[in-house]
Amino acid sequence: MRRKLIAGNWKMNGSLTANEILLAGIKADIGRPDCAVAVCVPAPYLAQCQSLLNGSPVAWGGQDISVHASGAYTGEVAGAMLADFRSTYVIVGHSERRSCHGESNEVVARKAASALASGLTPIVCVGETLEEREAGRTGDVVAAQLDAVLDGLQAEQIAKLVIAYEPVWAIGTGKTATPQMAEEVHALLRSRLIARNPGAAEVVQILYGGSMKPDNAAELMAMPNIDGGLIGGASLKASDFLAIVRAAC
Ligand SMILES: O=C[C@H](O)COP(=O)(O)O
Repeated sequence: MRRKLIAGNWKMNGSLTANEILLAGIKADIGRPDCAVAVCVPAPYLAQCQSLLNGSPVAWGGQDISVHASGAYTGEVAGAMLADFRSTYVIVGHSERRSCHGESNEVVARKAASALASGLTPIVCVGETLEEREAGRTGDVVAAQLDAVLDGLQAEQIAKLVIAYEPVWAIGTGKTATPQMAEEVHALLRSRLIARNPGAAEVVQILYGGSMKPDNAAELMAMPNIDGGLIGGASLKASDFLAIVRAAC
């Protein structure tokens, strides 16, 4: 039985004051959850998260990572820097990075490898656009996105991944994939993992992301291959985030 993971993706939101209030609200009521919980935050707030979350059940991490280890790469954040702040996770290949920053499957694969080399757990995002879904290409698109990452790894490294299926048309739109639609893609992703390393495929958490909210989280996470959520908007409100954590545990 895989342990569920609820990871908040704050995206480019927050301030020192707002984060302090949000994290205090989460810590006050989280108790001892029977699932893993994390927040992925803008890099400038990693130190604040380390200070406020250390010793709590909530892990933290970044939203992007450089393919480079160090050097003249203005604006980039290296894996070792995320690790310096005791980050556990880093999101790679979010659709907003793919579309706004032109990240290809190859770049995403290099970022996942970079994360693993720094001792971080990459949360690898895959997902189709509405146009791709309507053209019947969902399976091909997500398989190619996942396979590019798997191609760059040793079989034993696969167990260290987290995958997030995020249909682009469901992100921030209030439109959610039905549990059946999501499960169909999660099962396909699991089958790709099984083909590479059956043992690892059993333990890799495959999260759903895309307008997951307190009122739809339980039914999504009841599906056999949905192992948690990558939560955008609802992770910015302590009560909503905690309700989703409770739905998972
Ligand atoms: O990384 C999180 C996803 O993009 C989902 O965002 P959302 O929950 O605001 O739809």
